[in-house]
Amino acid sequence: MTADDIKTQLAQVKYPGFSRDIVSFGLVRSVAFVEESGTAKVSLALTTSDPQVPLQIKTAVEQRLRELPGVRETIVDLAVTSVKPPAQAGGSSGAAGGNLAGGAQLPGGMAHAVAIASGKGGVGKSTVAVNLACAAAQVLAARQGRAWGGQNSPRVGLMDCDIYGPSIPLMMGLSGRPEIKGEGAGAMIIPMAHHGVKVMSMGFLVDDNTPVVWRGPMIMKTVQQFIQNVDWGELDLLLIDLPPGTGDAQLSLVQTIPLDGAILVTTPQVAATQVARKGGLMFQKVNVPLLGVTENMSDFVDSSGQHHALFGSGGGAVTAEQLGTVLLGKVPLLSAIREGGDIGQPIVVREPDGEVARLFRDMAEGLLDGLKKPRAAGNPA
Ligand SMILES: Nc1ncnc2c1ncn2[C@@H]1O[C@H](COP(=O)(O)OP(=O)(O)OP(=O)(O)O)[C@@H](O)[C@H]1O
Repeated sequence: MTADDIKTQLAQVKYPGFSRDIVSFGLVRSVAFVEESGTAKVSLALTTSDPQVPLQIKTAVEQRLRELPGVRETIVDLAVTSVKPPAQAGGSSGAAGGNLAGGAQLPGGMAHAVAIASGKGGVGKSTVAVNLACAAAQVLAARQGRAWGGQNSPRVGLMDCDIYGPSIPLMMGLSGRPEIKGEGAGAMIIPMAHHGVKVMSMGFLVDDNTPVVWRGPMIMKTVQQFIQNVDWGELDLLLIDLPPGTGDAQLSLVQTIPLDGAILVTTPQVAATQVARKGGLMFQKVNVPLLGVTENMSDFVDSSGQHHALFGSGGGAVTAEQLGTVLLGKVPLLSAIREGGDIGQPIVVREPDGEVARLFRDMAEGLLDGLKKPRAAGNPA
């Protein structure tokens, strides 16, 4: 019996309500086997708002360990950080550094953290994230009487957690590797900055040849490190671009950072809205409020001014209604939006006086104003 045998057995234990196991979620801190006494020792750490979850995990772990030949005794040490559900915590985190979640903390100086998610891949989540980040930077600069962009220290951050296909660096016109400050355990990564936004992405750290299988189990650690080991400085807002999907990454994130909420991106067609709803329900399950839905690729306007609903219509509004949240905005399908992403000049930056830039600034204003208000009673989350 080796520690690896025990780990393999622990990989059979699923996190309650998820298809992912506790090992790949990064909950296992240490394992050991004492041969003389047949004792399997396991130490786990997790953050949750649900008191049932640690009990369920402990019972499942003990059961699995007892199945191993040679195990006569089990010692399961569980370190639990208890997080209050946001609805009970009352209100937004506020710029003073207070937090929604009692256990997990935003780094000092970071006021709000909001995830951008989608159920389905390719719906334009990253495109919405970069444009919303740039728009929020413009709005905040105007409100605070600062010049936008340039070398002013940005007050908006964008964290790319799409470890499978990080596209944010390209879309933000950034390349190369970020600088590291300090040494050893205290070393901090300095986020790169462009268009008035600080950016951190797995794309800065791995190259295209890094196998995806290696990246999978990294999500939890990546998210933790992107929060703890990146020198974000003073931020009014951190936007977090999640990988597409409806479960594991979101849970990892919630384990690590007290989100103020999540924005769901969907296209108008039924296939995308169904999956977006699943994503929405996922956040509700882990007590992360849904701040709204953004419908992307809503309408294609041709050169004669005619509107074409290429991907159907109304899906964003339906998704928002079914999840008890609001439709934040509808972004048209425009080649200028794709081009802006491809050349690292988001349309909000490239055409700041255009209609799309105004739309994103409206969304950013709504988001920033919403984050100031105490959370509404009866929020579905
Ligand atoms: N409104 C739009 N108009 C035109 N092109 C768009 C629009 N939104 C996104 N795109 C293009 O669609 C493609 C996919 O967009 P994006 O990478 O943002 O999607 P995603 O949901 O983040 O994808 P993934 O799930 O792979 O992370 C990109 O080429 C992007 O430029």
